[in-house]
Amino acid sequence: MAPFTLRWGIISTGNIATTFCKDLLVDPCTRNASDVHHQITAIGSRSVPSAEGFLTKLKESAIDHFEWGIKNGALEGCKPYGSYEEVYNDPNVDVVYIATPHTYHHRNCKDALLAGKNVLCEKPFTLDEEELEELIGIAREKGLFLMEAVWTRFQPITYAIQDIVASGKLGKLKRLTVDNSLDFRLDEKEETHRMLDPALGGGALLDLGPYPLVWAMLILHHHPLNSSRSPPKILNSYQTLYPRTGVDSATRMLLEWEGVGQAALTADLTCHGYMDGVAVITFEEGDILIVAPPSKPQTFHIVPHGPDPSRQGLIKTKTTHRYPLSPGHGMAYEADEVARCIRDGKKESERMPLKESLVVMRILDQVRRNGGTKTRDLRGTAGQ
Ligand SMILES: NC(=O)C1=CN([C@@H]2O[C@H](COP(=O)(O)OP(=O)(O)OC[C@H]3O[C@@H](n4cnc5c(N)ncnc54)[C@H](OP(=O)(O)O)[C@@H]3O)[C@@H](O)[C@H]2O)C=CC1
Ligand SMILES: O=C1OC[C@@H](O)[C@H](O)[C@H]1O
Repeated sequence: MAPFTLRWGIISTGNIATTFCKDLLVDPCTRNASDVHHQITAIGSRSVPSAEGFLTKLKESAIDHFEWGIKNGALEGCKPYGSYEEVYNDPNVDVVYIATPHTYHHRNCKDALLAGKNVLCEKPFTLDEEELEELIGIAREKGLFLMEAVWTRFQPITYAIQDIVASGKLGKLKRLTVDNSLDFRLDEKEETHRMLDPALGGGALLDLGPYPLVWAMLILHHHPLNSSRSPPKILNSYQTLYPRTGVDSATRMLLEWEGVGQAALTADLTCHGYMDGVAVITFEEGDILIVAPPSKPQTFHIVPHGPDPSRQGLIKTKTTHRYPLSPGHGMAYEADEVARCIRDGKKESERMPLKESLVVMRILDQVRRNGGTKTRDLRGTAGQ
């Protein structure tokens, strides 16, 4: 059977939009996805030159693994628009990918849905639960597909680690720690940078925080002992203020899934974390150490408890397990999921269901409101 081709409209011409589009140009067979193809039919920017420049750059990226898409028509007929609305109204667009700063996600998603388009939206989905509920309501009413672009969930390593957790072969799960720390050199950045500007949802929590939460959701929320998928309690949280703009330079949270375990999560823009163990899943018999970065790891280790044999569990020697990503940046797996869902008439993904985006959004809301930063009461476009 011929592969199903999904036609994408891209909203914004920034960093991650570029990376995502390049990944759409990679041959799906390189990741064993011969059933779906991707085509970019429209690019929307706030200015025509930016949209045109973006398209030109994509065409020029026809090297290595990106060449396949260009040779196979992935950019054929692609229209560069100087507004987002033209993308929403283009009949040759099946799904819109939103990659604007956080505070615009709600407005952009809402406009796309109201124009009758399916939507994949970057993290964090919106600025609060109410905004997300509204989008879910519109998508359901209009029978459209809607998903948060949590690309990590679709990478091969996540399934492998979840299988080990579910197998019980490492014994009882004791706790999880995840540290998404990235020295962003805040002092060298302009105050208008999206990571620093409170009006754009700046700060560590909203930008880096979704990744520790991905792992907490996959390991603890999805743990066999949480078969009812009950949300966690926030036991504690603390946000460190970056004085120059008042956003959080770091956020720490302690969450508990009752009867399953606790997760200590960090998002920090001021330093790098320990690369060989950005996430540590502690079990009775040994630990799983996930190697950085937490957004797209490709390796994990299973390690014994310390050198003292009397303290060790069943795991006596360290083993290393690799799950290499296919060529590209690793974002095509989520794009394939969107293509398959839309092809099959699904309105949401079972791997990234809307109810789990809501669980995460409520955590982000509460942590932000418990903290004292300038984004404490910030709303997205719903609040403007
Ligand atoms: N999944 C992932 O790995 C990643 C996800 N992200 C997420 O993607 C989103 C965008 O991040 P990133 O690509 O790094 O951001 P950039 O600043 O690089 O790009 C944002 C784009 O949004 C558009 N835009 C619309 N309004 C504004 C505004 N007021 N100020 C600035 N830009 C505006 C611009 O495009 P134009 O001028 O063409 O309209 C701009 O290029 C964020 O929400 C972030 O969380 C970011 C990085 C990685
Ligand atoms: O989603 C992301 O992942 C990688 C980080 O570098 C980036 O700031 C963030 O938005």
